[in-house]
Amino acid sequence: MPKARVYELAKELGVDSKTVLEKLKDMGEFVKSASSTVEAPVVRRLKAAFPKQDEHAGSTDRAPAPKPAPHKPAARQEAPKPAAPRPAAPKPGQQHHATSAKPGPQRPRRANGNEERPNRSNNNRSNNANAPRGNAPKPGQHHAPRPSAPTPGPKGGRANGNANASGNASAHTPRPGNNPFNRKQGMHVPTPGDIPRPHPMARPTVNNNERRGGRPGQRGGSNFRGGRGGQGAPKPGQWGQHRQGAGSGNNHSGGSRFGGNSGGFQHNNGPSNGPSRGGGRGRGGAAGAFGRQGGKSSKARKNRLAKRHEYEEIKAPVIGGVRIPKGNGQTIKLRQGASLADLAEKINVNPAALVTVLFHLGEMATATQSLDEATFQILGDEIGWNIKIVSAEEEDKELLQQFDIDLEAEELQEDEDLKPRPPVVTVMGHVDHGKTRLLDTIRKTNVIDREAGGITQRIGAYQVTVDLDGEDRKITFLDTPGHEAFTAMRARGAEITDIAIIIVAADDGVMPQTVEAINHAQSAHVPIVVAVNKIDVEGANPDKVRGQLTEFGLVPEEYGGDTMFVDISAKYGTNVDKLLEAVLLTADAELDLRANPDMDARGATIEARLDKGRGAVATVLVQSGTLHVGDAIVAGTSYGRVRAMLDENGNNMEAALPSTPVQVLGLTSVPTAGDLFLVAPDDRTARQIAEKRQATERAAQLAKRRKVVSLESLKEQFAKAEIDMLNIVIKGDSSGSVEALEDSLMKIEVSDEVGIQVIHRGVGAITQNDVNLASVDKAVIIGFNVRPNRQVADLAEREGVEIKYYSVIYKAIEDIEASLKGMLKPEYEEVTTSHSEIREIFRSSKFGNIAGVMVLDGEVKRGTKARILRDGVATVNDLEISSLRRFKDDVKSVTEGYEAGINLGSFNDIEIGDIIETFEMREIERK
Ligand SMILES: Nc1nc2c(ncn2[C@@H]2O[C@H](COP(=O)(O)OP(=O)(O)OP(=O)(O)O)[C@@H](O)[C@H]2O)c(=O)[nH]1
Repeated sequence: MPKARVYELAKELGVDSKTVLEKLKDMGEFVKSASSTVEAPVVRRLKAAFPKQDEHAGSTDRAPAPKPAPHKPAARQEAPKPAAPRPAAPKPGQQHHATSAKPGPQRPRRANGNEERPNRSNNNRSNNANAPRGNAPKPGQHHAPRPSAPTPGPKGGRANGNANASGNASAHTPRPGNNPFNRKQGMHVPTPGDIPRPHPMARPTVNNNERRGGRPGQRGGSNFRGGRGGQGAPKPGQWGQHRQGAGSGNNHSGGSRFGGNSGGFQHNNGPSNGPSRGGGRGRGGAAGAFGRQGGKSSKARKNRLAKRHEYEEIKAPVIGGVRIPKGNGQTIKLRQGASLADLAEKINVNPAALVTVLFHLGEMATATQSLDEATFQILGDEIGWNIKIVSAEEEDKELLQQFDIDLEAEELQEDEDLKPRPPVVTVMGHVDHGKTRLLDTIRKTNVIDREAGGITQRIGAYQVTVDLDGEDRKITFLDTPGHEAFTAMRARGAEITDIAIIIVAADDGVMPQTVEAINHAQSAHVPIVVAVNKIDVEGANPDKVRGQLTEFGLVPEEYGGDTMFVDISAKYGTNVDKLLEAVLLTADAELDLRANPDMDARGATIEARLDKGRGAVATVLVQSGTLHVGDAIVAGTSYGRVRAMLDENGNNMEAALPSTPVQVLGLTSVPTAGDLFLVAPDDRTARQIAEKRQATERAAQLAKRRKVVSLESLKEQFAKAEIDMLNIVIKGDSSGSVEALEDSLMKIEVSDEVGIQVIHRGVGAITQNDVNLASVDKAVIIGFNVRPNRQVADLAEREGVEIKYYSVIYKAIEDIEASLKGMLKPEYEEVTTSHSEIREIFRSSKFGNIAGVMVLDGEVKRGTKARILRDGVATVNDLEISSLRRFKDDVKSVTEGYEAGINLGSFNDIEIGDIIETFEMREIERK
């Protein structure tokens, strides 16, 4: 099958290549240019993402097949097998095949072109995990022959690709006509077998099917399919018959055939397999697909299929007016930001049906809207699936596994590879108890001792050397004191602190933040050393501190506990050396601080900022392995190559061992503090990991932004729509300033009617993306010590996006607060402008009643609002002075003391003695 090229697809979809490339990027696919080729499964997903064209696409898409029109028949034809009563049978077989192919030792991934990467990765995965694949057989299925999946030869698999169609799968011969990826066409037809079909691309499927992958080299699609087919087989409720057929066909072909010939064969004829059955049949079927001579008359088969389909439809429960095949409680994993369309694809139902069901459950969402886990769970309960949203960490682990990086496996290092590493220490404690002073003292002492004359710079962490029993030992200090930083790091998954120094001022004792700090350290299971500070101050009472801390489980050694307390004066450096010793002793006693320095470095980002001259500068802490200049690294969504490394004294380093903090130059963007970093095998892998993460992050952000509106809360939501939101994009020169600014902005409270929403924040110059985002979401961009370049500034002007620049946080806050006030809807108050007494009533056939009045006070103006007061009671309120006359002349206004003729439009119910009160609504200034 020729692979489609991006520009061809674009043409087909009626959009330009750029749009397609962007879409592909969003889908996590790496496609270089418009002339790059795209794998079939990706094509399918892409088309799904451009709904309109779908139909056509389907047909054009190498589908000589029967076209959409007669869906069902088409489907049937393609997938004759399924017809077989035992749908289960065939599938499994196929799956195996697929499997078999996979096991292949080779790293398919490498072999393939880029575009295929995703598939590949999956495949890979699958490779690694043949076994798992076995699991694949989801719920309903019978996977029979699993084991048989003989074909080992990966190559074979790959080689065959489609060619081999013949395999057992023959039935589903992968010929283009039967293209399984065309599922659009036959989609409506329910098929028993394939419920949990894995996403054609790499996506993981139900129950860890992730493993299932296709093989890299080969048509990813087919492979999958196969897998899928296998799985879902037996499920009755299922829709989409073709699926089955198709998938299997392909699969096999690729997988089994060559690779393990014997195996492959076996399959085919082989008794063992379901496939076998499928095989025989299948063959016929395949043939049928080409010519029509299959086994039984295709008419009969069609009939059966149609009946079965009908039966399944009838059997499927009706929810909210649509029939949805029920799951059996199987688990489906969706990634964060997934939509109903993603779920629909996995369980093989029409997304529109899911929209209806959800609506029936009281939630409104479009098919492509990202939903949160709770919504999916409610929906899953209703339709019989256990839907799990994969956490960001899990997802990231899976992502890394696609690139052959298994962090969990790395943790299980051989004992002999592990070498001691210095402890990493964080200083925490109450405000003003001396955290900063202590860190400064320790650093200075060390600099004076070891690097006389050296200029230290704050890079977020530093190392000191301590002489313990004649041995030089190092300690790494994180230079951002306070438990906020500690927790922020932990929140991002960076558990980097080995020991916490809790500092308590002896003249102040235990304070609220001391307790918080202790709690944080204890909940992270980090051993504590207590520094009782300011012992030089008069009134200092270190014993009191000891007593207080016993309440928190920190019992001093001298009282028989196991916590080391050291009385210090950070100001004068008293006993600071003892404190350092205590840290080392505690580490030795309680921790096994060892790491393997002979591997690719892994660690966490401690601080990062944009430097005008040097670009992104990140301080990272190596936790295991050794970081070298020239390494390709990824930190969160940033990647690059280590161009240079500097220590806290500005010295160049070539290599950084475990527990060493080091400033890294060479990242292409600024990571966020707490982002884990790792060394990738090569630049390309680093970039791809980062790009995949970016795509995931975008999806997650979108998910957050688009909240589902539930029917119950609809009214509330509408009401809320009256709340004006000031959308803000914050860009700053360091992650610290961006966070600080965001925090401060979020604290601004002007009124219940207006609010602030930070829709994007980041470190670095203001980019085109920022402007685009701001333009779509009508946001204001705040540049904190950063500016856009000319083009971006021009774009902002063209798009009418306001960019405000600040270098002082409070200025930004003042301005935003003022803008918020400006956003408040104007408040009005009623101001009475005049009273006129009706003294006479003139009746005019043309104008109705005209009141002859005397203006008692104020000024009557034409066009103003009026009401009638009768005996002091307002009878009618919403009148208007429609005409005003002085004698015969129309006038604009008449003032107090004059007579006038007033006509109140169609209102004629006036009496002599009534008072006409006029009033205006005036805007009140907000304070
Ligand atoms: N006399 C005396 N003063 C100290 C000592 N340690 C710190 N100080 C003083 O206490 C004040 C607060 O110290 P910092 O180091 O800023 O305290 P901190 O805990 O970092 O405070 P925050 O950063 O606000 O949380 C400063 O004026 C220090 O000079 C000490 O051992 N003795």
